Formats: sequence, C-alpha cells, structure tokens
Amino acid sequence: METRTKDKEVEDLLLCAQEARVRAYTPYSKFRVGAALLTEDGSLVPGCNVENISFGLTICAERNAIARAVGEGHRTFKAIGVVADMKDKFVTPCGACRQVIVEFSVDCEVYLGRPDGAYVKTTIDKLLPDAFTPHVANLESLTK
Ligand SMILES: O=c1ccn([C@H]2C[C@H](O)[C@@H](CO)O2)c(=O)[nH]1
Ligand SMILES: [Zn+2]
Repeated sequence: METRTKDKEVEDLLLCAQEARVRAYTPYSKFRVGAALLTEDGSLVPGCNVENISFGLTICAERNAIARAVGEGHRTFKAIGVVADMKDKFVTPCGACRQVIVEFSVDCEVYLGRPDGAYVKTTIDKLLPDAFTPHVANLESLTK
C-alpha cells in the first residue's frame, strides 16, 4: 500500500501518542500505552490504556482513542500510532483492537513507536489479513 501520510504527520501522530501514554492508568500492569489517530480531516485524537481492579474491564489505548474519536464525530482514520514502554521492541495492537480498527478503516496505516522516537510502519491489512469487515458481511451500508 502507498504511504499517504507525510513524515511530519507521522511525527505529530507519534508525539500525540507519546503524550497520551503518560496519562495511562496502569496500577496493575505498569505497562503504559499511548495511541493516537490521524482522522480523515487531519485531526489527532489521543487515547491511553485504562485498567480496572476487575482486570477484564481494562480498555486498551487504541480502543480508547477510537471510542473518543467516534464520540467526536470521526469515523475514518488514515493512521494510528501506538507508543509503549519498550526499549528494543515495538508493541502491536491486540486482536480485539485490530478488529475495532478495521471496522472503521480497512486501509489504516499503523505506526508502532518507542519513547526514544524510533518507529516502524505497518498496516491494519498486514496485522489482520482476511479480516471480517462490514463489507464482507454485506452490511457496509449500515455503517454510513
Ligand atoms: O497494544 C496494546 C497492548 C496492551 N495494551 C495494554 C492493556 C493493558 O493495560 C496493558 C498490558 O497488557 O497494556 C494496550 O493498551 N495496547
Ligand atoms: Zn487492544
């Protein structure tokens, strides 16, 4: 897939994710994750992971950002950036988040970043090939 996102946009996206990461509520895992969405109209929407004493209620940074973005009226994302507490690895969105990303953008670019500024680029199509989408279920019209 062609990269549609400019270098400066990627830089800003990962900075937004990094700033969100420090707001994460992670008393149990201590694993802070920040995410940011670049919407169709160029807005940036951040999210962080929010844990709970009832562990299964934890929401990941990526889904938190998506819920917030949808609440603000955004439904198409050019890219998502994810930054976690890692020195030599990149964190990738969990399976649940991949499915929620693809609901809104089958061609979303995914930038995996580290606090030291390093990042790698992938796509939701690579992370979740042959995804089950509204289009596959012939239900795309319901999403408009
Ligand atoms: O891509 C990821 C991976 C993990 N987490 C969170 C969930 C939990 O709070 C903590 C440890 O799994 O990290 C995210 O927010 N995003
Ligand atoms: Zn997740």
